[in-house]
Amino acid sequence: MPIIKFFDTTLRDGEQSPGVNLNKEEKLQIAKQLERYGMDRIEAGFPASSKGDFEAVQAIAQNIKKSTVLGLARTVKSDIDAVYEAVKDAAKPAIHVFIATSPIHMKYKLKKSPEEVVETAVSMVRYAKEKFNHVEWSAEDATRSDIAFLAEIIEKVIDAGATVINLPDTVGYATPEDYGSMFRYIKENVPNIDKVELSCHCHNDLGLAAANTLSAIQNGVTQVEGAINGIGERAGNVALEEVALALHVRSDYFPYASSLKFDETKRTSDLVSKLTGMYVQANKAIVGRNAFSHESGIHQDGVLKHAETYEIITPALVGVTPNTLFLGKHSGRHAFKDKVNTFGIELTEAELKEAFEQFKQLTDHKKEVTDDDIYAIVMEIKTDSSNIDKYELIQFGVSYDTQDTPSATVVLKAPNGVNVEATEYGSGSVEALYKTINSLIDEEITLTDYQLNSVGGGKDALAEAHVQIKINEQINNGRGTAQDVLQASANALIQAINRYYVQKKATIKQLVHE
Ligand SMILES: CC(=O)SCCNC(=O)CCNC(=O)[C@H](O)C(C)(C)COP(=O)(O)OP(=O)(O)OC[C@H]1O[C@@H](n2cnc3c(N)ncnc32)[C@H](O)[C@@H]1OP(=O)(O)O
Ligand SMILES: CC(C)C(=O)C(=O)O
Ligand SMILES: [Mg+2]
Repeated sequence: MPIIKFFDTTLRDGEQSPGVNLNKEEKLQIAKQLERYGMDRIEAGFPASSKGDFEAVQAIAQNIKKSTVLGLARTVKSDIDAVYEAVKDAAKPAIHVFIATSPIHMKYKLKKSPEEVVETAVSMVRYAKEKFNHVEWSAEDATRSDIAFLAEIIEKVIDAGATVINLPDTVGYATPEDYGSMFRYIKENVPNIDKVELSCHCHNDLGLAAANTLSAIQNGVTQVEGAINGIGERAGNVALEEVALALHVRSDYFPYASSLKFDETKRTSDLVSKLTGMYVQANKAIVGRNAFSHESGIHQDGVLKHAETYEIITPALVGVTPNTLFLGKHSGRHAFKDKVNTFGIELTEAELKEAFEQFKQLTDHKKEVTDDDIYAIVMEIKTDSSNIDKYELIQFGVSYDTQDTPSATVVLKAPNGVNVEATEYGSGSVEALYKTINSLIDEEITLTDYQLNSVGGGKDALAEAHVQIKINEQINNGRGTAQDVLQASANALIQAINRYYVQKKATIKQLVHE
């Protein structure tokens, strides 16, 4: 069976989702999970965009062994050099170079004539080829480009050394029929097309990303680009898990194989959702909370009699399995470590100790600690970048009375080791708490997003808060998990504040260096 290669851009295009801002450790954890999922290619970031992204791509390149690791570059020498420096230690390093080919992008954005765009693309692919065997070239906004011009530039970049040609539907404008026919035309009209792999990259502005991707596959594409949970710029990229399952479930129609391990689907989706703060809608295909639930009597009756009456995908196929082993108050270190190992997350001894202590504290309040609870604890420890001096929450109290204005008193340990305390009022408990915490730090915080979710089931489920804050125009995310919603909210805000200070410190260091 022909193979379809899966190219994941969660860490690049996915991270371009408004408000998503992953730190190095978070990107690395996602990359490791993508590798476990069987992803052929991982686009780790855009190294020229920032020092932080450069370092994240570099860390991924140094740690990922099975998947190809790529970085994105404009057709600019310094971008290509940055990708090379970031991924050169990878087991399978590669570069992705792009330039727009549509009249509107060439004229208004690039301010280049079509001839100049051809010249730039060819010379920069040639330059990239001096450093990489694997050179992917993308014609940004391919679907609004003149098709004859597209054929001409593709032939030339192939001659210059490109090994993969990607034709993105950058603004999600295509329909399945015209996206498929674009690839058919290119296959029939570019004489050297057989020397390269053809790739598709669909955005979901009209909700057609999955249909367009499948149409591209039927018209000769052998690489699919997309992001987990469909995150990405504007309405997002195609959700790779949807394409993978469509190919698998409808193999009668799409006779293609892939290297993805379907039973890692749910775990990958959960990790991306938690770390990006982009929660998955309940009715989302494949990974939504309701994707395998049956509500109405007739459906439930059918499923009880024969699951296939209403289920075309078994939950187990995508890694949705009931919790079998519950850990609780009487569980020890070994069982805990065993459980953490099943997540595929490596913890240092110190991290394991901290995670175990938090787990034990939780068992005092919660009868059954679920896999989701433990996963939340472990991920919070693993991705807390701040092994720097930081703000620490020592104690807080909130007073809420329907007849009175809510107030909060908070004690924080400041980075200089001194405890500071304040009391403030707000229109609700969370506002009072957040105003008090803000009064204890030097900067003005604007809360731009606040979300609260429950992790795991039951009335004693953990609360998970996700916040996005703005300090001095810099956006930072924070996550907090706790038994209590206010504790989770406070933890999330303090994590975001600490991340701001980590970045501020890094910028100051960089400036001193320069
Ligand atoms: C379709 C996509 O998803 S493309 C990827 C989008 N991702 C990102 O932009 C995230 C990372 N980007 C960044 O951090 C910044 O935009 C940087 C570092 C790349 C560039 O920053 P700046 O130098 O400040 O430029 P700015 O972003 O304002 O403008 C982009 C410039 O790149 C040019 N440009 C855009 N695409 C390309 C390209 N493929 N090749 C060459 N130049 C390009 C634009 O014409 C513009 O040039 P100009 O300054 O001469 O007008
Ligand atoms: C950089 C390119 C491939 C892109 O993301 C797009 O065109 O959507
Ligand atoms: Mg894109």
